[in-house]
Amino acid sequence: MEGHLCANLKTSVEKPLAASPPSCIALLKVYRELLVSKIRHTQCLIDNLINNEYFSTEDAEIVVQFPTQADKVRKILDLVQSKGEEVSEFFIHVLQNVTDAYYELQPWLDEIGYQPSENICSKPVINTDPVSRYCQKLRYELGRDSKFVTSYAQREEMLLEEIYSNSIMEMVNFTNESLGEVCQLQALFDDAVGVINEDGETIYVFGDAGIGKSILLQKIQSLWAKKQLDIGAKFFFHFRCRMFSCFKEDEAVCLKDLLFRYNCYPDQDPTEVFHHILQFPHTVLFTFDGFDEIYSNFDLSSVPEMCSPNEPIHPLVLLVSLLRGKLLKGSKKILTARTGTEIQRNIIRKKVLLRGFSSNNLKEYTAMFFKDVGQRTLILNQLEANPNLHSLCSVPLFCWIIFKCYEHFHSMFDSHELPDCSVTLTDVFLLMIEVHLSRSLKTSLLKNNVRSQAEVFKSRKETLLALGKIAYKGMRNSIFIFEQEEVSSANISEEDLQLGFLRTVKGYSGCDDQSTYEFLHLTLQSFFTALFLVMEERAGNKELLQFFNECSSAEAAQRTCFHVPWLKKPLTGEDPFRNNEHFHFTNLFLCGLLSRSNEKLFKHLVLPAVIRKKRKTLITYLGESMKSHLKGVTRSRLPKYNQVQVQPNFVWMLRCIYETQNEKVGKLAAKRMHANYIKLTYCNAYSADCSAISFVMHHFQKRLALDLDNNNINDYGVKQLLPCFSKLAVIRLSVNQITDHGARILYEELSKYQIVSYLGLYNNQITDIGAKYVAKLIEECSSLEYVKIGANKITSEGGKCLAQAIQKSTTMFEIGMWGNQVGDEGAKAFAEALRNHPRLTNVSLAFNGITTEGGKSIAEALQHNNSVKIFWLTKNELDDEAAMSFAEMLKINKKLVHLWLIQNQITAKGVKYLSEALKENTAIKEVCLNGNLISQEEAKAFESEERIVCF
Ligand SMILES: Nc1ncnc2c1ncn2[C@@H]1O[C@H](COP(=O)(O)OP(=O)(O)OP(=O)(O)O)[C@@H](O)[C@H]1O
Repeated sequence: MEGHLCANLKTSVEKPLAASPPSCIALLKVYRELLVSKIRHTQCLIDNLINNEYFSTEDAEIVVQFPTQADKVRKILDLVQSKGEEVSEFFIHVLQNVTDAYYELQPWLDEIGYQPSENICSKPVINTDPVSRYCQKLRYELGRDSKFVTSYAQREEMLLEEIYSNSIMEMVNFTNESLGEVCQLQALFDDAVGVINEDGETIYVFGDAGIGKSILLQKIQSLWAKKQLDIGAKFFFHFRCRMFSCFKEDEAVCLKDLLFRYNCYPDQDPTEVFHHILQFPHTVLFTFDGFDEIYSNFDLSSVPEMCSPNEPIHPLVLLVSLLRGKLLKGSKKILTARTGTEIQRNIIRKKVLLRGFSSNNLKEYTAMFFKDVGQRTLILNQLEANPNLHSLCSVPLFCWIIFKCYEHFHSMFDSHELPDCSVTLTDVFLLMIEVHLSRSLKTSLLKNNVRSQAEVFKSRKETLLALGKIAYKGMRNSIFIFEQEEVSSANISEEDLQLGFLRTVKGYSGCDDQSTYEFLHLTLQSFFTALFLVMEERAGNKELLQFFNECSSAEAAQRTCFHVPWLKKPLTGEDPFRNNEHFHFTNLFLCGLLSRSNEKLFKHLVLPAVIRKKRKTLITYLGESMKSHLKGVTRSRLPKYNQVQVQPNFVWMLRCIYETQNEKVGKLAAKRMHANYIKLTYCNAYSADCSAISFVMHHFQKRLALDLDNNNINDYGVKQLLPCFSKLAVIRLSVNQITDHGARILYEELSKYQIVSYLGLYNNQITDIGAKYVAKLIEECSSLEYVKIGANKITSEGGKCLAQAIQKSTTMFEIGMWGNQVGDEGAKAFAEALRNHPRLTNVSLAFNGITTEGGKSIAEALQHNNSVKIFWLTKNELDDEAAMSFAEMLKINKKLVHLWLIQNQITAKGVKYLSEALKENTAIKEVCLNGNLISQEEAKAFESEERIVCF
């Protein structure tokens, strides 16, 4: 049509006006039908024409009398043309400037090459288009909604801007291997990094409870609202996934209503706004928070995969269709869920893992939280002295609770310390409850500033029971949102609500006049559930253990059936969205509340005999379940070790054991392992879990190997391992978050006991400072044989220290340095260490920025070495000259078995030296040269020498 009309223009208008551009009146005439069909909005045009006094109010009234949009446009065109060239020009100028409304005409405007005159440019154009207005409203409302951190209860809202701190955020691949840290939120949307599936559209952010997934979305929302997120998103729709559980099975909603009713409603012309969204899906950003919180019996397999944007259907189908890109294809989507939630791979574009606060993040957060420098120093000192608390602080939610408690005790009792009994997560939650309760108490009850937790709890026993009851009922039925009626019928009064454990949420059920509530955080609902099970005397064994059973049955179900909850058909009656972390938390708190150390607290709340009985039941159950869990684990026999590889769920078992603080249970667990090599790799263990690990491991009598590779452990975690260092012969902490401070702790502890033979620190955050501690350990610890410290941040300085230490060591067998930056200086120091070394057998200096200069030193030193058998120099910058030195060395050295020179800059000339040298060396089995500057053709010359591997 446009092309056709353009052709018309060329024949009818262009010729006579070849020297000057066509008149605007002429353009409006020629393109009349195009304009009539593409202009959907007349109001904005009228507003602008009136505003510039081109139209009178009568003109406007005439236009609005016409019933159809097309007729309105025709009338405007008639009027505009009749008013002359200037008005016609201004009319086109408005079309060009209000792009949101007249986007369909933009190609036409480009085609006619419309350039407004200076006079017209000076005329103001206002945008009264419904789409633009809606965008403004969205920005305003989303900005307002994201301003405060909502979990700070009703009374104590804090500005997001004043409390949000960066945390560790990593792009990972499908197997959760790191693809690098995300330093700026904008990078989440940048296709240059981290895309693991081109066809997927969803950025999947995952992490543990309280790690900051929701607040991250809030931050993104806030940046978008302030126009500080430049990703081309005009629309932003935020959904909390738990709302999808609120819809009945037979409920149906169309996409338009889902977007507008549950976010922000357009004041004008919703149909047009929706039409725009459908036309430009790539301008829409969705955030879906907490996929793990959907609980529904809705059978997704009963609906077709395709669904129309206009057809009413169950909201869950809309959600899934959006995520799959079946609806609004091309829109940007961020989905969050807790670690372990199964998400169908093909919807995922990027995977982002939240790991909580690093030590520096924690410092930043502390500075934001405690504006007073003195108070800040006090809390940091206290955390330093209490590693249990410190390691809990790597989870932002727990950190916030701890800080809030500290703040309270500081203000109430002028105490500079948290009560020293705070060791476990249960203790921390108990403190939080105490803080909330005591805020509402008359000061007389606080007995002249003498703190009594028991008394505070006693005074609000009924409130605690009522909250516990509603939490428990919800937990049993997977309900996290409570209607006003349920709250009232549980005898929760207005005063109880003021305590801040429950907060109001926007009504999801459509009846906005009624308040709906949820617990401040899901973990708090878990806590109250456990508290109820302890306080309710009628709760028998079955009730007490029901959530343990839920966890074990879900585990069994997961193994056998649905790994992809919303694609594979679940077992009849199974909830396809099931996630059981909140049950795990309930069990953990149950163990903590029933621990002996809390006996005093509960003395006034429950009959002591009842508590004792419950404790006995729980401990017996833990013992039994440990036995059955350990039956199913993978065991292997290694030289000197019996290895057991536990499942990630075993970490929950350890956490529960720790929470009991019962040494007998810890000892029993150690005994039941029947192993001395404990492999806890890929278990998603975080620093605070090291307390639990130590709690069990310190019961081992003899030397122990502990493999904690690929977890989320930082320096505080290392500190938590203090009780077991005296037993550790093997300690593997590769692919974690350890920095120089952690390296220092390892040096101080391991050098005390002199039994460690293997230290694994590959892929951490260690710099030259930490390398010096590791070097000291190598030097001072005569048992040490293996050190893996590759993929850290070690340069020549650290490299030299390590090399010098190795030179002095007579026990070191292997040093792994892959992926540091020791360069030639470091290489030379290693060369010195190798000269006449009595024992060092495996050496990797791969990917260390070593050039020929460093390579030559190594080759020369190896002429005087009788111990090294395998040497990796892969991915460096060695050329033919270096190859020549290695060739010379191979004529003399008769011990080296494998030489890896993969991915260097050696040409056929260098290979020739090496192959010649091999004629005089029968010891070497392989010189690997793949990825050097050798062609297939050239490689043929060395075919007869099988030990030279070029491809
Ligand atoms: N980056 C951060 N900066 C400051 N505070 C944070 C940060 N991350 C989390 N918090 C604190 O922790 C609380 C819990 O965080 P959030 O609700 O985002 O966790 P979550 O990962 O969504 O948890 P869940 O999976 O249990 O819903 C927040 O309300 C806030 O107080």
